Amino acid sequence: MKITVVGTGYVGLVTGTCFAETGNDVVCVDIDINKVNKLSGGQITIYEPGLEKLFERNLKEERLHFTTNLADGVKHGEVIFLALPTPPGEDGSADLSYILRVADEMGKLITDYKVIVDKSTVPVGTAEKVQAAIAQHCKHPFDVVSNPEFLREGVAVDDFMKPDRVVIGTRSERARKVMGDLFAPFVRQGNPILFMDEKSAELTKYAANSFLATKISFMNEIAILCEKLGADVDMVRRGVGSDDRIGKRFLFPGIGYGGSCFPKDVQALVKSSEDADYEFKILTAVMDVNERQKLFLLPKIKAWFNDELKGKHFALWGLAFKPNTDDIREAPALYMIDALLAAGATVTVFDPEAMANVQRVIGDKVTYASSQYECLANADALVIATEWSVFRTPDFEKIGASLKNKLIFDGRNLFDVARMAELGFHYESVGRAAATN
Ligand SMILES: NC(=O)c1ccc[n+]([C@@H]2O[C@H](COP(=O)([O-])OP(=O)(O)OC[C@H]3O[C@@H](n4cnc5c(N)ncnc54)[C@H](O)[C@@H]3O)[C@@H](O)[C@H]2O)c1
Ligand SMILES: O=c1ccn([C@@H]2O[C@H](COP(=O)(O)OP(=O)(O)O[C@H]3O[C@H](CO)[C@@H](O)[C@H](O)[C@H]3O)[C@@H](O)[C@H]2O)c(=O)[nH]1
Repeated sequence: MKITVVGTGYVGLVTGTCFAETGNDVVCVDIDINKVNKLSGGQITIYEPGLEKLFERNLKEERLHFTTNLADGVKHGEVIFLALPTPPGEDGSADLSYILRVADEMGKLITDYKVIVDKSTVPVGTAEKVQAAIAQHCKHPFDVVSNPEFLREGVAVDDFMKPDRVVIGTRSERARKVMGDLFAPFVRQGNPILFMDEKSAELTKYAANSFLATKISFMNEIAILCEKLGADVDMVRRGVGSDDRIGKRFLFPGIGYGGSCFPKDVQALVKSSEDADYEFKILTAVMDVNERQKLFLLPKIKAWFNDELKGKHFALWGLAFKPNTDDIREAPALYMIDALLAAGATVTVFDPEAMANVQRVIGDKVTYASSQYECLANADALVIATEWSVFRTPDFEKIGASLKNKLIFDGRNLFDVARMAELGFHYESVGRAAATN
């Protein structure tokens, strides 16, 4: 099938590449000429395990093309996916200007039947708005479909190729048939295509992300209670997650959820609720808990140093908002860095993939180490903000020898508390007793 993807960011690039991989002829359109030049020249623009190989193969076999020209994209695609940004506007609602601007332009370019697909995360009612924006200029037949994307960064290829479910919101029989055929190779037995109306599809995406964020904030509050009452959150998590009705996943406490999706999507659903004259109380609490959680380690650090962080130096491992990505959008590590700097401390950081992105944002406010061990030199303590697997089994002797104090504040519960005590570390984590040396 001839596919066009407008927006070649995270979602667009994964979508375009995976559709090419399943034999479709794909054109990706982006407004960013640098990105298009890089991609056309074979240089991938995001770090995503497994994507590069597919990208290179499909580029070489000429099933994947990149352009800045929307007219070419519209002419090419029988199905046109919109994978455009929907950042939070000033009031927290999703900013639809990127999508509506493109819809408006597309209306002038459509000359035969097209299926236009909202892949971006968009509030209920957006499909109608896109329909209206296109129809203003277009007299040809077209359908607007909502097809929210559920991929997770770091495992995006797998999520796209083997989705738990594909949600397709359309009331048009013609569009339903096109979308059903297109997604047939991706759905396995038991992991269905769920057809529904556009509004239900749009709300499904926000409900899914908000529910997952709720699980995390809930466990972060349980972790706080564990510390206050002397329980161990690892045990509680296992005990709770073994109940099939609850499930084991997304129950890991830490220093809060980040990324380009949960923070903005929870906020946008709260705003949509307000606009519908409803106060979504649970989600307001989920956001409050997450804000507090990002700085969960700070009071512990301050207490250790008797409230005096001026002149102290910290090593910080992990900058990406989660492992296996170079994405630093809303990364808890950045909040931690700001707080340490504001308290007068200095910070050296290390991350396997996200250093360049951080350098672009905060420049020389921190020092960048070339390895996780170099990062430790002269530091008063190590702070861990992201659970990269290379941090899980480190050389503790090296850590102990490099740090000024055998002192670790771990925001992702990477190590066993009893083992850390045996190794002679003072070790503080989330929802568990401290190991003392
Ligand atoms: N990142 C994720 O993991 C993820 C997962 C599921 C859904 N989503 C949703 O998908 C949407 C896109 O997210 P993303 O992370 O891929 O965004 P992104 O910011 O990484 O990429 C957006 C791309 O759109 C391009 N763009 C902007 N205006 C354009 C225009 N007028 N014409 C063509 N291209 C234009 C930008 O240059 C950029 O390359 C958002 O709504 C997001 O909430 C994201
Ligand atoms: O038990 C957990 C699980 C996750 N997190 C944090 O939650 C955030 C989000 O993680 P994850 O959901 O794995 O990453 P995303 O790539 O942002 O993916 C989410 O957001 C995407 C964009 O909407 C959706 O497509 C995905 O289904 C949804 O999982 C990260 O900061 C994680 O550290 C926790 O703190 N505890």
